[in-house]
Amino acid sequence: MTNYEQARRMVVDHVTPAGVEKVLLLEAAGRVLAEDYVAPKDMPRWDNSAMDGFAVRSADCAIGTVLKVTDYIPAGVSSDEAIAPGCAARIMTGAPIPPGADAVVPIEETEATAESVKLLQQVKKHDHIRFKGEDVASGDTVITKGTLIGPPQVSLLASFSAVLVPVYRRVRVAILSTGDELVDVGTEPTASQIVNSNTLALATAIKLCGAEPVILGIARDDRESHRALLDEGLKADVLITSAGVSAGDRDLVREVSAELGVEEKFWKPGIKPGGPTAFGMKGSVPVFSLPGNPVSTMITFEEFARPALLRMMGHEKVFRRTVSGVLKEGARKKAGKLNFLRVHVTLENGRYVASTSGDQNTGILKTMLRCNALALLPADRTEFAAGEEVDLHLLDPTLELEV
Ligand SMILES: Nc1nc2c(c(=O)[nH]1)N[C@H]1C(S)=C(S)[C@@H](COP(=O)(O)OP(=O)(O)OC[C@H]3O[C@@H](n4cnc5c(N)ncnc54)[C@H](O)[C@@H]3O)O[C@H]1N2
Ligand code: MOO
Repeated sequence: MTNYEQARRMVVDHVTPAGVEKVLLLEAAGRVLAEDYVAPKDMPRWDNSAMDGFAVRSADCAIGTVLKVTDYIPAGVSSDEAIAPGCAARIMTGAPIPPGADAVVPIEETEATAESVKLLQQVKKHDHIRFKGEDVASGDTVITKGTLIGPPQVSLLASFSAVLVPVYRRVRVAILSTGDELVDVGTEPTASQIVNSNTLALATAIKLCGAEPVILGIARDDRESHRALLDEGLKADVLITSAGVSAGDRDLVREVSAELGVEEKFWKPGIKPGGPTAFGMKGSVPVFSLPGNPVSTMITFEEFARPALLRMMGHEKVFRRTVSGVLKEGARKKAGKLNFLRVHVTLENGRYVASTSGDQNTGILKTMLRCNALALLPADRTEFAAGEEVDLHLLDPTLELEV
């Protein structure tokens, strides 16, 4: 049996970014930059005023001096008229500094009329001037490949009029549910049937990663149906299946996948829920064969598939944050497997406190609803006391926010 940490590492080590595309700047939000961005120009492009006030020659400016106002330069206008000795130009924030001026005096530090301005405070050379290239110099690598694109990156790219941005492309993730007992959402199940909720749960998780779900439907418990749909799924960038991976006589996923050329890298990664999870590769296509219990499907997606999808879309940080927290209640488990305890975490006096989110039986879906983190109970341990420190995978990024 592969150990959980090895298995998780193995998954991300087997995948590489799926490709690059150019998208409109607004579409780049939340994507990962695929090439270094080199500034094509200086920013600012010219020396400009950081204040509404007066552009002056600092050598003229003793406290109490009265200067003649000879020009007016609002933002969006530039003036070629040099500031003569004893003169000043009224200037607004962002407007280019006129020739001859070497400082700006904020309006609050003056007494001004339409024609003149009296200086009330000391003025130093370069006061309140934003110099050409002081923010970004032409030729600087300002955003490196691999950066997640958020508002600051968009702001910078927009200020250079970068209309199209090279980003790693979204991956297409095929989802195949398996099982004769399944009916589609919207169909009333008979006594022995269940509704295929896993496909939509997986599609939701895939969308939330920024990837594109491709729904293949339901494979029935026969080889032909499995073969046809698995084969179709292998045309996507990633294939995820649900159910049919444990020891049942109808559990065909691993066998038929192998026949189609999927090379299995691990099965049973030493965890619970998610015991019979399998992972393999066909060429560059990772194949995640997840167990069918909805809780197991979601947790194994979270722990194995999500990091792989993010890596394939160029993300460098692919694992959820692991933090230390304390258990509110004691817990017990069998030795042998790492257990993911579904917990509800709160931040109390700067400490994460993890309380069970309900019945931990794998069949209990409701326990996922309040679950905002997974507590990792190590494989070799059996008893955990209330107050004991454990590792937590925070599933909810807002956990650290104040309310
Ligand atoms: N003899 C053994 N039996 C089982 C083992 C084992 O090691 N030896 N492992 C158990 C564990 S752990 C799990 S988890 C399950 C996983 O089995 P499968 O992945 O093969 O899935 P199924 O048995 O087909 O289904 C399990 C469960 O999930 C429901 N299900 C399946 N598909 C969906 C779907 N698309 N939407 C919603 N719910 C779904 C299904 O009805 C079953 O209740 O095996 C144990 N058995
Ligand atoms: O490991 Mo199974 O996934 O307990 O339910």
